[in-house]
Amino acid sequence: MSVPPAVEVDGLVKRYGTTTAVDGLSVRVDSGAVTALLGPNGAGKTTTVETCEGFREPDTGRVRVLGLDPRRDSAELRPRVGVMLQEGAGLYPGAGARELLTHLGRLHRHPLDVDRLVERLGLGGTGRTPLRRLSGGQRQRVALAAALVGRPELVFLDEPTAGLDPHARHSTWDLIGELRGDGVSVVLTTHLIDEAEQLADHVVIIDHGRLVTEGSPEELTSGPGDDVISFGGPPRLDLSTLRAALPESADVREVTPGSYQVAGVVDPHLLATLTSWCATNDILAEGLQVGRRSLEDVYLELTRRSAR
Ligand SMILES: Nc1ncnc2c1ncn2[C@@H]1O[C@H](COP(=O)(O)OP(=O)(O)OP(=O)(O)O)[C@@H](O)[C@H]1O
Repeated sequence: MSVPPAVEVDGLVKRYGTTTAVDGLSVRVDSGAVTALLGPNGAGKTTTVETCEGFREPDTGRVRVLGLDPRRDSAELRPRVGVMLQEGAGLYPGAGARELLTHLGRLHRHPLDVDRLVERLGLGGTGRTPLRRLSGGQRQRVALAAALVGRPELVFLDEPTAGLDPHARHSTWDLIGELRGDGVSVVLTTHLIDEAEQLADHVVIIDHGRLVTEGSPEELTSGPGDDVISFGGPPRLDLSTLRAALPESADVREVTPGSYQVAGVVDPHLLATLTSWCATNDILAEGLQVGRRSLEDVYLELTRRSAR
């Protein structure tokens, strides 16, 4: 018997006045997997997630969470679904982390151990400090703990590592990995594409409220034309003659000053064209490497295209 999806979004449309935030989106989130929802600012991620959380009503279309209607069946879903809102929104500002988590834990039948959770998220020293006095990153961690304390079957994490320092970000990644190991379904939105590439089993890219593409990070980065040659050289090279020499399907750009990428179908001829252009222009291509494009490269290209 196939496992029912954790979340099913079917033809979702959500408008705010004249703005269509979500425009006929259909997405399926597998049970027990980490699914990352990616897209530029204003793409409709938060609106989609908030509709799944039951905070918003679809204009048209249908949303099912653990097989239930997030608004009609909210009482049944509340103990089974963890929600982390951006920047700790919705938490009581006067409570300390320990007090808040203990209170939330009591609302659930099998809560996590609050002391362990607080230590685990590096909040031990600040457990009694009112949330409004915590730093943004600390509040963010309390919000994550609040979403997890009830041992949910499904968690929605809205930009869980935004504003976190590198240590806190890594411990959050470990925690998300553990959730997946425990069979919890995770839906996360993030602007850190490498975070999605590392953590997600399934990536959904949306723009203008519509699906751009979806698949595993491997699927999204292993299509034909997903190879890349990277090399270093002097900054601000004039790439027009290289562009003219390469096949039309190849894309060449300076990613950061002095760091270049040629993307497309990389074959020995393309490599030879590049090295010959370098020789003609007296450029020593440093660290020249043929590899696969990153999810970030794919994301940038697809969302650039959808912006056009
Ligand atoms: N409450 C609201 N009232 C009016 N317009 C809204 C409201 N919430 C969102 N929007 C608009 O809907 C569109 C989608 O916004 P949404 O917050 O869902 O995008 P997002 O992908 O989560 O963006 P970000 O990455 O910046 O968080 C945007 O154009 C936004 O301005």
